[in-house]
Amino acid sequence: MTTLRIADGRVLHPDFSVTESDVLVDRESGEIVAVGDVAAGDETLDASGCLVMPGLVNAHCHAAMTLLRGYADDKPLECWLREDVWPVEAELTAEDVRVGTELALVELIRSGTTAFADMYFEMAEVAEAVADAGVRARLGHGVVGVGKDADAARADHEESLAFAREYDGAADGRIRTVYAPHSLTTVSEELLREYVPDARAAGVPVHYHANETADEVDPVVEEHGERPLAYADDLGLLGESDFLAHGVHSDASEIALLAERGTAVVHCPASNMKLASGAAPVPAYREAGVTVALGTDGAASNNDLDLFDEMRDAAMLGKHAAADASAVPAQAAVEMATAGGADALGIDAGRVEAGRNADLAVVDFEAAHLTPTHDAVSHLAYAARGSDVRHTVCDGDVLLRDGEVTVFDEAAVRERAADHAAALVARAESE
Ligand SMILES: N[C@@H](CCSC[C@H]1O[C@@H](n2cnc3c(=O)[nH]cnc32)[C@H](O)[C@@H]1O)C(=O)O
Ligand SMILES: [Zn+2]
Repeated sequence: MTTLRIADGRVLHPDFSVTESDVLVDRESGEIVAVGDVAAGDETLDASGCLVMPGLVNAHCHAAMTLLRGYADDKPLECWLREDVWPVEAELTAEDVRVGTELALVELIRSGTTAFADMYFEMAEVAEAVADAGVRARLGHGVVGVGKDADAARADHEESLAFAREYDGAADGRIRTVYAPHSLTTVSEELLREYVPDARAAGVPVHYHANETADEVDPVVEEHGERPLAYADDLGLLGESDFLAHGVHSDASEIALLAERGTAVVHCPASNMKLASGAAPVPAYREAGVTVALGTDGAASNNDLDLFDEMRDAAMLGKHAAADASAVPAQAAVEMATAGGADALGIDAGRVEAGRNADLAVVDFEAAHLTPTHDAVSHLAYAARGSDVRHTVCDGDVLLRDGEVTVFDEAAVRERAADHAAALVARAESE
């Protein structure tokens, strides 16, 4: 066993207590071996003045949308997708997706994120980038039926399933997959009825957008005569390992249904505020026992991939929407970004304890905006930023060391991404 000792820091434990502890990691198995006083390790990562916490989990993302960051803002979802995003995405090449995903990975690693769920195009490229980056991911090829003829729509579903089957377990198991129909309104009932059973047979969960805006609830009710998540249940889309993004406009019956089925919800507060989609009923989900995770959504509706922002936004939006300062407390925000995300994605992490995967973020608390430290959990939710992360460890490997990304040439990634983004937009605008 070759070990890594994360030394002399304070550790955030699964019960949210904080003590001075070392963390010993087995680099071969990628697991945490011990949390406490550890005499020595083969290698040491200095965590003095830092808090060692579970690596953050970004449970809903479109990573390569970093290329569209700041390209089109200040519109509601439907117009934004149809007028701006989809025309540019129609021009995306495999190489664009690779480069945009690498940029996203640099950003994720820099801000302490060790796992993410991605739904996009050209997912083989995303998988290659994830393999290089050393993080974990739940990847799925997003299926959109609108604007496609029957054959093209069918081919999109087939591609989603083919990717899911081929890549599940890739990169030494760091990559897991999903079948990813985009949403209940952008994919036809007929094809969902046909392909959901194939996903079940393949043993992959389903990841989709649901109840994001009020505008997508009414058409489902009109067409199918039931609430969107009752319709999803009829289609077999509320499995125990499935997770849906947003869940903003869910009513009490849908919340109860999710709790009963064990389907997780990924709350994306920044995206929901930016597109003015509404505020998800996070306290009601949590009270009902629904697993709630956090996601940034794509960088074009956020506009960054920093989960520290998401924790703060989740807490702030939750309080504001409920007119109750206790509605989403700091600990709930941190829990959603760590254990909640790991549970939603089916990853054995999200808690710093022996036997779990060694997916960790080491946050430097020696900063003016983190002084004094009355309560470390409060700081994580309200005052810390992704740029306070000093080291990021995933599967026992150090992906960020003393603020330097070890797995990519960051300057080269940024330059390639800027070039590809400019060329992509130029192609789309000359159409
Ligand atoms: N293969 C599909 C691609 C779907 S990927 C997932 C899609 O989700 C879109 N997207 C990004 N953010 C959101 C959101 O907040 N709600 C709904 N869709 C989004 C994104 O632009 C992308 O088109 C196709 O042929 O169109
Ligand atoms: Zn999305």
